[in-house]
Amino acid sequence: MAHILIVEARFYDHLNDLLVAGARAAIEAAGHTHETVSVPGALEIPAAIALAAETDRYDGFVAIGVVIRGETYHFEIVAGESARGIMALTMDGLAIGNGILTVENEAQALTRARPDEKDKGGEAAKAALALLDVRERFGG
Ligand SMILES: Nc1c(NC[C@H](O)[C@H](O)[C@H](O)CO)[nH]c(=O)[nH]c1=O
Ligand SMILES: CC(=O)[C@@H](O)COP(=O)(O)O
Repeated sequence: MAHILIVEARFYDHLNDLLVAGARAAIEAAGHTHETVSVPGALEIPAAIALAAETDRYDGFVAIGVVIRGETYHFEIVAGESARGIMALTMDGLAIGNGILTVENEAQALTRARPDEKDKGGEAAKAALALLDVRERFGG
């Protein structure tokens, strides 16, 4: 049984509630356990995962967040750098599913956050579990 840490950037509470529910449901459906930690925004997710990984308490990680474009270039920074940080950790061997939505508006976020629609939270959890299977197969 795997133990998964969900690292959520609680920037939009109502959207995160949906994404985290989907991730938890996917982890539990696969027979694994989870716990959750919150950070202020998506830019803090990679650091939180790196810090948690040092404890060796977690087999995998799910990054959850919502980045909605505003008026400035900050969207590109938050969306791009959170993804880059997560990818760098994944390439270091961590099993991470990226469930950070990067969208133009709340409507796009809602349909992707809802577990009964696109369920991107559940999708990210399944991706992390899939990487655990890959690690087990190749002995990582
Ligand atoms: N605008 C959004 C942010 N911005 C905050 C950053 O992620 C970060 O917390 C801040 O720059 C301090 O380091 N974060 C989101 O998750 N979503 C957004 O839409
Ligand atoms: C993704 C963001 O950082 C964004 O929400 C910030 O909005 P703005 O670019 O209008 O400051």
